[in-house]
Amino acid sequence: MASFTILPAPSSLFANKNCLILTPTLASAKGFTVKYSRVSNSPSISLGARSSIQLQTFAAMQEKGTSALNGDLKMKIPHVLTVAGSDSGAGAGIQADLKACAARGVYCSTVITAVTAQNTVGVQGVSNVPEDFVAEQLRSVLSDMQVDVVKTGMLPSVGIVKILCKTLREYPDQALVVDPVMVSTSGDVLAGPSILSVFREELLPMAGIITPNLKETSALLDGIKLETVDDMRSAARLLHNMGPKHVLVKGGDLPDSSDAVDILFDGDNFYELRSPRIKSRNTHGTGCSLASCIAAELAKGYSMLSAVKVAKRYVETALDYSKDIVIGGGPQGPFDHLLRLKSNSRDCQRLQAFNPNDLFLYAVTDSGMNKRWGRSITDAVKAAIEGGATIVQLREKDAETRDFLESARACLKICQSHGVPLLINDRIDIALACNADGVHVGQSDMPVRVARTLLGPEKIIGVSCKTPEQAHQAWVDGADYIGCGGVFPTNTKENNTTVGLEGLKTVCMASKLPVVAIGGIGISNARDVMEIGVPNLKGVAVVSALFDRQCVLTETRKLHTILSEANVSILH
Ligand SMILES: Cc1ncc(COP(=O)(O)OP(=O)(O)O)c(N)n1
Ligand SMILES: Cc1nc(C(=O)O)sc1CCOP(=O)(O)O
Ligand SMILES: [Mg+2]
Repeated sequence: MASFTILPAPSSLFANKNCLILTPTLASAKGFTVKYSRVSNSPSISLGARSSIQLQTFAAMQEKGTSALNGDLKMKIPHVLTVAGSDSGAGAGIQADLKACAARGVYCSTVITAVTAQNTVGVQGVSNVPEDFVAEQLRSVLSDMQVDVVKTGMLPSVGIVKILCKTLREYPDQALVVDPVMVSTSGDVLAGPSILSVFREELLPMAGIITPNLKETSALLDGIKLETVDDMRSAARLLHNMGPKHVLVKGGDLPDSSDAVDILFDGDNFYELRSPRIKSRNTHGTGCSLASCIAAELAKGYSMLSAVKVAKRYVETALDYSKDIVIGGGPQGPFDHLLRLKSNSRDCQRLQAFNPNDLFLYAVTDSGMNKRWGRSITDAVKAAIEGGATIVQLREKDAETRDFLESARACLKICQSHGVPLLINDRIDIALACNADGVHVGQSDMPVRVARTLLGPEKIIGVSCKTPEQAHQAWVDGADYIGCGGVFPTNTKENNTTVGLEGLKTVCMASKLPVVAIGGIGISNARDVMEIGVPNLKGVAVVSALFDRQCVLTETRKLHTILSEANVSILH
């Protein structure tokens, strides 16, 4: 089976000679196997028995690579079609979908099912679009434009749902995201109970994912009570039995929970996605925006789990950013989708959300040490990766900005070619300039919240924590992991207080985020660190044990072996 890589990730290409259009989503809908390669950061497509025209086109793409962009192969941007109602207040519905897709760098076409007169007080009126005209809009878009994902919102009548399902059967190539909208945030009914049976029988079985909130989940399951996370899991399983490939039950309204808990179920596994509950009046349109963002990420080629994680992070960040805006006088305000995030297409290149297991062997560079041993930073990073480092942080305290940026760019290339994330210590500007995978900040560096707003939802942010309180704040502020130390005394960082193995354990147990231990760790004590036996301690971060040595490769290999053995003994 041949394997081809689409360049440049995550865009897709098409050959206009024979109009074969390929995106990762479309390719998988057409029966190709799309592999998400950590190595190239690009989706690759395995071809089974396919027609020679298609094979030739893929071969042409492969041969021509990026240079083909200026020739007969053109860029196609990912495309979501939203089928939903218009909200005159523009917080939800079609308007939210357009903004969410724009914020995520995805084209969005629209089929309007109803026009609502709506503001921050509530819904004053609804006028359904005639069914025939919904059908006409659907045909116009689907017959001409290359849609990757169809996302549905307000479907106000049984007839409109039937027309949608019939049309989707005629154009079966897109993934389908169903947000089963029934009641607005203000409590107004947007689709009555008569819709339920056609949802269950026709629409849900076609969906790649459905995203009901608790009320919608209960309505779809004949009024079932949902009071706990376990109830949400059972409900997700029941909804999955109706046919959608994935179910995301959103627990934003769950009573007695300080976190917003969503349950994703894929038929085999449950994923509990938790984030701090953001207190804000401006939450109107959250559901529409989340579903649109999932659709947008799927259209770019993300896996379902990554799409859902990034979408949840995007909505959280936008809600947090918009807490203080005032639009309208009613109780439910809209939020700002186009928050000042840098969300151009360069930022959408990572096809995997942060993987905590990447913290396993965390190599932190030090320019002084590399100079002392007469090696360049790129050689140091290459050797560490070859020896088994699973994530790299550039901690170049004395480097000039221009030199740092140049080395960061070179190291990023090396890391990307090995599928290893690259983080920058302290310098958000350098991380932005080279489009690194993320940053690590300390308690007196740029606050995590500000870094998150600057970097966007998909970048990795780590923060140093010595206490349970700092660990809690890191979680509230939207960090991805914490670095806890100094575990042991170190010469690498001056005046660093040590927390010891007990302090590390206390912080790990208090932390909702994964933890990497740091400070004075090397081959003599790494095993002791990992054997504190706390599941969210994912690895060790080391500087001198790798870089203040003659051979970085040998030392990294030795540490990798010790960590792997410790991991095995912990698992048993
Ligand atoms: C993984 C990891 N953990 C902790 C630190 C320390 O960061 P900080 O406290 O900001 O100190 P400096 O490294 O900036 O001196 C880290 N770099 N990495
Ligand atoms: C960069 C850093 N941060 C620490 C913290 O306690 O947060 S300790 C530390 C230095 C780690 O270097 P080595 O592996 O050579 O001891
Ligand atoms: Mg720092």
